[in-house]
Amino acid sequence: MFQSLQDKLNGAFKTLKGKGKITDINIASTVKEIRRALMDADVNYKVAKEVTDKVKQEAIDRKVMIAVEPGQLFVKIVQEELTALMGGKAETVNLKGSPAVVLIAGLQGSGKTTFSGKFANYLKKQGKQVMLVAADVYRPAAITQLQVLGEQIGVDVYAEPENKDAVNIARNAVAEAKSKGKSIVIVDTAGRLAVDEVMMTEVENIKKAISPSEILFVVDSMTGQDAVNTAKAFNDRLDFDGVVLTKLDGDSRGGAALSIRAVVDKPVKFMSTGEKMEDLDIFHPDRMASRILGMGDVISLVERAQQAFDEDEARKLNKKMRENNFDLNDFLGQLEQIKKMGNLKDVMGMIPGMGAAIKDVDISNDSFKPIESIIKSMTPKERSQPDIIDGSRRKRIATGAGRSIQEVNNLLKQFEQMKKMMKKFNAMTPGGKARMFR
Ligand SMILES: Nc1nc2c(ncn2[C@@H]2O[C@H](COP(=O)(O)OP(=O)(O)OP(=O)(O)O)[C@@H](O)[C@H]2O)c(=O)[nH]1
Repeated sequence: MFQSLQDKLNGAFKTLKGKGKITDINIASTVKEIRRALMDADVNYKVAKEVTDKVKQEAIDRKVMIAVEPGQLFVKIVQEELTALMGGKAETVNLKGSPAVVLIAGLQGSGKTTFSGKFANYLKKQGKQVMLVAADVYRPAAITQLQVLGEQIGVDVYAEPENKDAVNIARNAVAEAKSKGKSIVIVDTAGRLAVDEVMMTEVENIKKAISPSEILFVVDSMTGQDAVNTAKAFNDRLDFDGVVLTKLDGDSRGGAALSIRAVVDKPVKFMSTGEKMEDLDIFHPDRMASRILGMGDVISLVERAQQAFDEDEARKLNKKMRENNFDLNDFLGQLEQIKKMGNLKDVMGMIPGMGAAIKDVDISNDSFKPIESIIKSMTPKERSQPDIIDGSRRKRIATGAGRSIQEVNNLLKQFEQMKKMMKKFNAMTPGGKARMFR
């Protein structure tokens, strides 16, 4: 996620890292490089200038120039400012009301229907009685799409395919939900290619008719500044409560995630990183800042693990990662589980340092096959102590797996890099487990 921004920021930090003494010239040139990296990531110029001015001032106030570890302190300041820029903390949705009504709006193709299904699935898993409402009266396929999703996750879908009055459908749906004792109603509305009067008026009228407790605006993060401008236009009319950023698994440059809060002054509440129902996360500004700075996001990784497999397995994973005992046996055992955790590249990107390692690798759930065959071709001892794998063992492993020795070397190198980053991350977080695995 945001690999090019990550690379440019790391490049900017290089001038400070490893230097015993730095000058205000070094700081100024690093801040300039960071501003350029943010603008290349399609961050709004004003926002990029504001955040880098704050970083510069903080660096002076906190005397980075005479710090023992100026590079680390500077990166910490950047992480804090990026976290603040994105809202500081995760924000919940307001689900008051019986039923609570959540209105989903956004442009065509932004991912509204998919998000509506994911959100319903997320709430159902919390034991809530959910109803989905197909209020897109222009695209019959949208009604069918929502019905298919409802079927897939076991959630009722309210639709009136013959009715062309979206406001009337929404009103009837809420009445139906009340009579069925549903606790939450999610209304999926029609999208348009661009902000247009008809769509805005329709969504405004639906809002007036059903008084939603939460209005979420869904925006495709890959559209960068356009996403920000569209969000602003919608917010001026709808005064929505939060933003859902979709398609973060694509090659989004990160501009929308970083700018939208500052420009629209509404929180990003969810982020979507794939097409599958489990590819949905609550948006945590601090974790997103860590991801952007290449530190991974182990907390979300463990939360995904806890969703994908049972508590006991997740506890074992926690312990092994915290005590740096995570070996290739564990890795092989987790590969299947990791696939269940959602979009693979996104999950791997949560592992500290792995983002850089896999940036040019085309990762899909099938990419595990070579890795699995190589690890399966090792002996249990080799998996638990990869250091014993010398040249002849590598040759045997490669032959047994039908892969090249280079692939065996790459896997061992990446696994070592991952363990180093885990160790560094453990050491960096005060209190270790408390910070990493809350
Ligand atoms: N890669 C990826 N694809 C996504 C994500 N969210 C949605 N999609 C895909 O984007 C396309 C559009 O998603 P929809 O949910 O139909 O979008 P919509 O806003 O409801 O579109 P309309 O109903 O036409 O207004 C579909 O192919 C989805 O599978 C995501 O986070 N990542």
